[in-house]
Amino acid sequence: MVWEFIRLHWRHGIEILILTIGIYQIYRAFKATRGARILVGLVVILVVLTALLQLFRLQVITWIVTRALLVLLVALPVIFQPEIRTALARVGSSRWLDWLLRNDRRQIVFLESLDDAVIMLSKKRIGALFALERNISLKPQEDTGVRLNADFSPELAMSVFFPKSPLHDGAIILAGEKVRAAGCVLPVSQREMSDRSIGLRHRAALGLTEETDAICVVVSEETGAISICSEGSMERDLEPGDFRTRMEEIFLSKTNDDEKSVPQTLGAEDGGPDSGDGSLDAD
Ligand SMILES: Nc1ncnc2c1ncn2[C@@H]1O[C@H](COP(=O)(O)OP(=O)(O)OP(=O)(O)O)[C@@H](O)[C@H]1O
Repeated sequence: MVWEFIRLHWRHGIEILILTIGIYQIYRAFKATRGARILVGLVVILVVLTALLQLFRLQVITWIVTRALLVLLVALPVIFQPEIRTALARVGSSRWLDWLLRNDRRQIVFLESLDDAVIMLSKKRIGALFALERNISLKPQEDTGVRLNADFSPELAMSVFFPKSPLHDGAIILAGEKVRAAGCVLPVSQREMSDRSIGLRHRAALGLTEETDAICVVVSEETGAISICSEGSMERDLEPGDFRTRMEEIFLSKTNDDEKSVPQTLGAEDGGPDSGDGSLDAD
């Protein structure tokens, strides 16, 4: 009996629930706005009028009221424009939506900061090495440097890598938006490379990404070139715009691998320096 009732009416139950939540949310959004009283007034008038018209069966007035209601429906968004804007703004800044978007937003802000820092370092030809932790912990590498646990900012990065600063040698390790440590020693790649111009900073970036899933960003002191290392391969000489795009692709998973634009890649499976596709070889 009970099961039969549930089987027949569960959809009605869900509809009632959705409508109740919807009406309550509209009430909450409009509450404390000037339009709320007008809306309540309108609803009361409509309910009383409909009840009276039904009771006395006044056909002509019913016809007029029905037509007037149609006009009112069109006029409502105009009358309540400020309230609708306030309500929509509230929905946009509501806590649950904020929670949903917060992570992405924080990461976007962080990537923008990192982008600013890398471009500034590159313009000033200040050598820099960033290791960005992902799933595999970089605690062993953190322990070789000085723990900072600070919020990342371009100014902090510039101060750390500024030549002759006590922490300028080595890498900054980043986890999320935090600078975990600076002056860290990363494992140097032991691979033989045909390009002898690849020095220790770039080898250290490659080495870490051979052993972990971290992403490393290198700014060359000699040329100001920006490179990204991941999974033991290196994308070299990235233009600032390309650097930003690649970091977004990696961290915000916006595009698939086929669409990657890689100016120059140094990796285990790549062709030699003269392979004609802009790739460099790790022999
Ligand atoms: N194992 C390591 N871990 C972290 N940083 C390292 C490591 N080895 C060297 N470095 C950093 O790299 C610097 C030396 O850079 P080197 O000139 O050899 O590299 P490079 O790849 O040619 O870079 P650049 O183009 O900036 O000269 C050191 O001063 C130090 O800051």
